[in-house]
Amino acid sequence: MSERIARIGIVTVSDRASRGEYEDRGGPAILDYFRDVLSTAWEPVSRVIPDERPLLDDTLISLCDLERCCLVVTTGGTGPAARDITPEATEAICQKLMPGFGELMRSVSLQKVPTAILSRQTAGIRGETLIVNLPGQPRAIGECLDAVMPAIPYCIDLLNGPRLEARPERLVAFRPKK
Ligand SMILES: Nc1ncnc2c1ncn2[C@@H]1O[C@H](COP(=O)(O)OP(=O)(O)OP(=O)(O)O)[C@@H](O)[C@H]1O
Ligand SMILES: Nc1nc2c(c(=O)[nH]1)N[C@H]1C(S)=C(S)[C@@H](COP(=O)(O)O)O[C@H]1N2
Repeated sequence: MSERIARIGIVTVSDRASRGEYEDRGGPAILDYFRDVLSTAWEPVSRVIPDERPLLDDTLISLCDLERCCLVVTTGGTGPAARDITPEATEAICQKLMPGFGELMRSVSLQKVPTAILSRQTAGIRGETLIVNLPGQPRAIGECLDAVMPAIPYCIDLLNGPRLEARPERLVAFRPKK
């Protein structure tokens, strides 16, 4: 297990937010989520970019390989529209895909909104970094992260990352007994 402080990449993928046509609420919602849930020290590395490849590929690679984030969370660009390319970029730069994340997030989101099935959100591993896609709608962020967050600290342990602990009154980080 690494002693380094946890760095979490937060990537808003939105043409309009990146152009300043609306204020980005997705990135700040992810920031607030981890501030609320995590009890261990961590620091954010935030980016707001348009739905463009190879810019998204380069941003994800940089957060994994140069910024050494143990976790990168994206928001936006997971739908069916022509410019939605976040899952493709994630799959292209990861060595392993983690399809259970997308399956679970779609399943819980479906309890909230029938259009949850329009998100192709996925997750994957690049080196020692877990990348998780969230939909662009800011209210999706807490709904999706609450579903997958219990498994994320153990996943990061398995990637030799920093030990993440959660505030028990907020969330239980599940680690199987050895
Ligand atoms: N980063 C964001 N900040 C605030 N609201 C957002 C953000 N992303 C999406 N939304 C809201 O969710 C709605 C649905 O998201 P949609 O998929 O249309 O946007 P997007 O693909 O992220 O943005 P764009 O079309 O500009 O790339 C948007 O109309 C907007 O109201
Ligand atoms: N929890 C949750 N999931 C959701 C939504 C939502 O409002 N809440 N919106 C859906 C909609 S309408 C779309 S089009 C897809 C893709 O959104 P994105 O392209 O902004 O990533 O996410 C879906 N998943």
